[in-house]
Amino acid sequence: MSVIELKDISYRYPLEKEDTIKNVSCKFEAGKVYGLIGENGSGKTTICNIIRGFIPSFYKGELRGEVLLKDKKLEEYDYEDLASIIGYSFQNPFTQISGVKETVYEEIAYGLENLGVPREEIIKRVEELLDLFKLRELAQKNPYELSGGQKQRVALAAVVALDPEIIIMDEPTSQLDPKSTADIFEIIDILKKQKKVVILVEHKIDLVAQYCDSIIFMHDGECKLSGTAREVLTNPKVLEMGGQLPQVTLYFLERIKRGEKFDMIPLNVKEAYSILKGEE
Ligand SMILES: Nc1ncnc2c1ncn2[C@@H]1O[C@H](COP(=O)(O)OP(=O)(O)OP(=O)(O)O)[C@@H](O)[C@H]1O
Repeated sequence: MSVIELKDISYRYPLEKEDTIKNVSCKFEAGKVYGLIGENGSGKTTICNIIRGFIPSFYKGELRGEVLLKDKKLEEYDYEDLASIIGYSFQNPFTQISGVKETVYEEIAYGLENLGVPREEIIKRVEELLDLFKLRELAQKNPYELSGGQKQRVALAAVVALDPEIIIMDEPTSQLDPKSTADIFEIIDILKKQKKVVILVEHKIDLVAQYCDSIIFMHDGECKLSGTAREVLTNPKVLEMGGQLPQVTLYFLERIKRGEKFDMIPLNVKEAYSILKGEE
């Protein structure tokens, strides 16, 4: 059963003459990681804002179609309930830091305090998250004195702290080095095992191929392709529409174009290696 479903969604920003989102339908199930991909301006963040209810609460404009959250229309939820069900880590972590807390520890605890969670429970949860997000050494630092990448990890930890069923991450690794990026993807894997719905906007396509179960490929406001990672990320149409495919997949598609045949098109180095080993 889908936790959240978009049914024929179209959206036009205020004062715009054309729809930015055009007839998008898709479903999201628990325990799966969804990669929302597509070139700059294709509508990924706008879709996230619709799922989270920021559109039409903050951004007005014209929204058509239906968003169902657990079979109930999104607009029937009150705003606080929605905030506890859907966590959103923004593209820019600077906008996510509360600005009212003086340490990383307090920042992660902030949302839990607002929800009235008992003190012992808050301490337990924050302690776990400091380890999970490798933030222990920064616990007593001011969030504003952190690097962009450190802020990004704190912002995401604060979202995960609230234990939402759906977690939207808009480019959570944009400011992270390769090691911290790998750490975030490990956390995404843990969230998946906890049966969350993870919706990930990400340009690092090799990692998307490795970690996402399903892909939604956006182009010019439309969902042009959707399906399993293998179905979408081995489809050359993605390239024709300005999208990206994993490096190893491109290499094999090139060989197929030259007339070679393979039982499977690989999505990652491990799969490519096993195919190439068979050729020896
Ligand atoms: N507040 C707004 N008012 C009018 N148009 C907007 C607004 N916000 C975004 N847009 C436009 O909507 C389109 C989709 O933007 P969106 O941010 O959803 O794309 P995206 O796929 O997330 O891009 P990126 O990969 O660069 O983050 C773009 O053409 C953008 O200029």
